[in-house]
Amino acid sequence: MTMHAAATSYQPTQVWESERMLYDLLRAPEKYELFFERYASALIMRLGYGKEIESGEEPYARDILKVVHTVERVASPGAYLVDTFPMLMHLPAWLAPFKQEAARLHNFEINLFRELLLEVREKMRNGKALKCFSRTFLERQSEFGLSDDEGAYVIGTLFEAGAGTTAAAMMSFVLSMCHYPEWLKKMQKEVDRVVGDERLPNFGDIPQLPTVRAIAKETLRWRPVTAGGVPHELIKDDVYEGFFFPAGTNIHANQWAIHRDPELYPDPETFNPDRWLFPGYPTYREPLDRFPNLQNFSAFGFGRRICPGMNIAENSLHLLIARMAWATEISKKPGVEVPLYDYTAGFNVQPKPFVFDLKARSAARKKIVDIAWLQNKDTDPLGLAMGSGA
Ligand code: HEM
Repeated sequence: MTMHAAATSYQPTQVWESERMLYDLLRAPEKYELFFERYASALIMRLGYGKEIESGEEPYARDILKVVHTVERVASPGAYLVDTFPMLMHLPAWLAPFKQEAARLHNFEINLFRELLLEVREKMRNGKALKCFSRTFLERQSEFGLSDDEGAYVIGTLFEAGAGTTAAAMMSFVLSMCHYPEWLKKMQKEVDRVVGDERLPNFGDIPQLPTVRAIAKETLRWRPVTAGGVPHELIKDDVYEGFFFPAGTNIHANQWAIHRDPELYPDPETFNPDRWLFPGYPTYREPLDRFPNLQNFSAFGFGRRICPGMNIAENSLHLLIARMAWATEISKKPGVEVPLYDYTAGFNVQPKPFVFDLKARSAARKKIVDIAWLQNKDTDPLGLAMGSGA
């Protein structure tokens, strides 16, 4: 449901949500966090439940983001003493506040996921359920062999993994444009040459926009969202560079360090999309209409647990970045410093709120953004975009 071919079928929904995002962003740029988070969670709400998030302020949308941010906090390695001293797991719940907290959070989360799944089941009874992951799950539940709660979790987890991450990457993108304005200029030149000034960029343009793709990739290298990596537990003994690791060891693939390996990424602290665009850099690959891309990139983890939302995320980042380059001017506000590195701590990280300028590149482009949204908002592709294979 999240692999390449299926991900392509979600593109109309991404286009639609990106139009809403741009329209609102140009009106209230100071709410950029809300609009990035709304884009990412609304997309998953549509794919997962065939349901809409309109303002991002709806109670269920707030609950979803609450769950997302809770996971980012509690799953952070070392957030609880029990991470360091696993023997604390043997304490009874009344002596272990972390167990009580986990039970409370689990209840909140599973109730939300159950409710969302139940709503789809109800709509199916009335013949009103749109095509979505939940409907597919309920139609084929016996084939999948999963209980209601297991299914609810599989689908609900998409939020936890996909909403905060995509939004965080977009926040780091804006931060990088504030600090490296020459890259915004280069990207705008490329987008203008390929797209012209009379329409917004579309998915069909992406192969001709290597600088857009290089900036998306460099953003995830420079500021990996899952900076400490998701720990994987060894299922058998292993030896690495002479060190013995017994089965059961937790291994953290530290993305922050991997992305700063100077042999692979010369001058690693510098945001330099050229490392993906010019021969001579160890990470350069041809042809440029295919590379750089985000496939199998370390920012999405490793092995069989690699991010299954990678294709959806790749499409989102390419489209949003291309469209922002076409429509907006991003810069530091005169006299206001934008911290180069002031990030939240946790499992997933994002820049803490910062003040910057964002405005339309021209009145004509703003008008095109307005028309795109105002004309399309009533032809919502919800349900139509997902086809029968969702
Ligand atoms: C920029 C955006 C994203 C980034 C940086 C990202 C990164 C990651 C990383 C590092 C992992 C852990 C992989 C490992 O264990 O080695 C992961 C797992 C996961 N991601 Fe993403 N992700 C993004 C977007 C998404 C989206 C949009 C979705 C869903 C539509 C998604 C769904 C998932 C799921 C379900 C897992 C858990 C997979 C498992 O444990 O088997 N992610 N992601």
